[in-house]
Amino acid sequence: MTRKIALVVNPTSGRGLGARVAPVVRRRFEEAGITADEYTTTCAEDVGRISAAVIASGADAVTLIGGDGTIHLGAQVLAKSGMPFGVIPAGTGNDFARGIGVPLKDPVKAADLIVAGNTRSVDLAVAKDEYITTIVAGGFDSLVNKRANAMRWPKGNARYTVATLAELRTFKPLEYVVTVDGEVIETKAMLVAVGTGPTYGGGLQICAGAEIDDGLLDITIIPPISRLTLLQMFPKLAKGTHVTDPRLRMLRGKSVRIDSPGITAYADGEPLGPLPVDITIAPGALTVFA
Ligand SMILES: Nc1ncnc2c1ncn2[C@@H]1O[C@H](COP(=O)(O)OP(=O)(O)OP(=O)(O)O)[C@@H](O)[C@H]1O
Repeated sequence: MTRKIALVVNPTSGRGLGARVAPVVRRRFEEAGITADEYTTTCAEDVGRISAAVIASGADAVTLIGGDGTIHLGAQVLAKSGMPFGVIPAGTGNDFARGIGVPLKDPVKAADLIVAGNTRSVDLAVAKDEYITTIVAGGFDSLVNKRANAMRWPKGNARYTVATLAELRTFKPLEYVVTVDGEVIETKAMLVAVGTGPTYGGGLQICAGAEIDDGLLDITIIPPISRLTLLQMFPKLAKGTHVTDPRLRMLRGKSVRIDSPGITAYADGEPLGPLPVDITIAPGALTVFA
């Protein structure tokens, strides 16, 4: 029987990459004998609305073309639906796609994973009644995220570098209360990040070693360090070599509360809300082609 896969395209992802990639993916599906119904979103709300309609339509699977923001919106509806879900990376960060091993720069290879049809279940974090597909940031990193989101220039990941340098000028370590499975940690820190996968910000391995299907949240606490040391840590984050720094605290657990006065948490690159935030895990909540 012919497979039917709905293609949900955010044409604005990656400054128009979503729109450019869609015909390539559609062609690849059609070559493989798959019926591909294409839906182009016109606003953020469309992603969930169309995904819900696809589930109700009896399609075999859905494929989202977009970045982490698009995946976040789709996951709210697709989680626990059992509908297999393919990702074609078209954003600037693409950390969810990176975490499940989807090729980031080759949409045909990414489509081939969906054509091959092998699926796996991956965990999602849950916070403030939302599913989170990558990482909750609460601290220096959320301030950088806020600043970067407000900037129009430069493009791509360079925005995060500029925002990091700007934020570093005035940043001071924050007072935290972090609770992991009931154990209370009171500490000063630069940031506390919690997630299911290893990366955010386009490949920064803040939770290096996190496994997306182990049923656990990974927690990283970066203690007070000098501005220079924090700056020096960034290239190491990209490679994951920062984990050798003994000052870092890396923990695992099933439930986490992060609290620090005056800080807004960011999740999947978008504001989640003010701390405190309680984070739990939904094991195997998403079925993905990978
Ligand atoms: N037509 C649209 N359809 C869907 N979302 C849209 C649309 N226009 C704007 N958006 C907004 O675009 C946001 C960004 O999309 P997305 O995250 O996929 O791309 P990106 O920001 O380029 O990539 P990344 O998050 O990986 O850096 C979404 O969270 C959504 O709020």
